[in-house]
Amino acid sequence: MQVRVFDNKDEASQAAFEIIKDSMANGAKVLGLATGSSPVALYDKMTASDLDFSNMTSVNLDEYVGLSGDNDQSYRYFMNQHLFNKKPFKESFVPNGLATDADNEPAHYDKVIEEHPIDVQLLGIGRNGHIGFNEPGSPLDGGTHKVALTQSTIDANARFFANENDVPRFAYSMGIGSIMKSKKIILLAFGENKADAIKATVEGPVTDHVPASVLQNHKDAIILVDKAAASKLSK
Ligand SMILES: N[C@@H]1[C@@H](O)[C@H](O)[C@@H](COP(=O)(O)O)O[C@@H]1O
Repeated sequence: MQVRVFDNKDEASQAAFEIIKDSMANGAKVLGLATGSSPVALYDKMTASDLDFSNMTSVNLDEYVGLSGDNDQSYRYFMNQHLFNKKPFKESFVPNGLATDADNEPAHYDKVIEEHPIDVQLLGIGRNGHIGFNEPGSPLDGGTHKVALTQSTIDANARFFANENDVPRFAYSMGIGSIMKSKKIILLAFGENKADAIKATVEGPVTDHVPASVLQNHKDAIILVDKAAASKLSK
């Protein structure tokens, strides 16, 4: 696991952009994408660039159960707004929050991932160390699953909804096992409220209590953080 500390979010996002650009120049065809505020500056750089994504496939990490892609709080809507409407990909997969056969959606999404092996997976991190929606206690080798969100995650995401009761209680998430199969992983974290999660991820034991700590076992995981998120690291 490589950790790089930057003065600010913009510089870290630029570094992430360069890694994606180089990977594409070296043949990467599938990007694993994330939602949340952390990747937004990177998506702005991607849309402002002259990079062509029309031969690229994207596979997103997660989606709220019960929200349609038209709902402005769904992750499909987020991705359309921040990236796909401006830079269309050849194909873009996001779990289907309205899957009619809800029991089958995880298996269906695992097939999508299997058929489109991820070259570069982008991650944010929750304050409790979750990646995608793999909350603490998720199996470190699992596939796509339906997740009951923790109160900490519901609270953190409530700011995006009119009131807390509107925050979905369940999500579909790519599993940690699938994330770990990506050739390269970039995790972005900014701000002091991520400092504890980053310390546990980088310096703590590999444990399902801190899902992101499993990245210590990945051959090519790069953690890009600003000074605030790095502030609790011992060196
Ligand atoms: N499912 C998403 C995660 O993929 C994301 O990493 C996390 C942090 O979001 P932010 O980047 O806004 O801090 O939020 C949500 O829980």
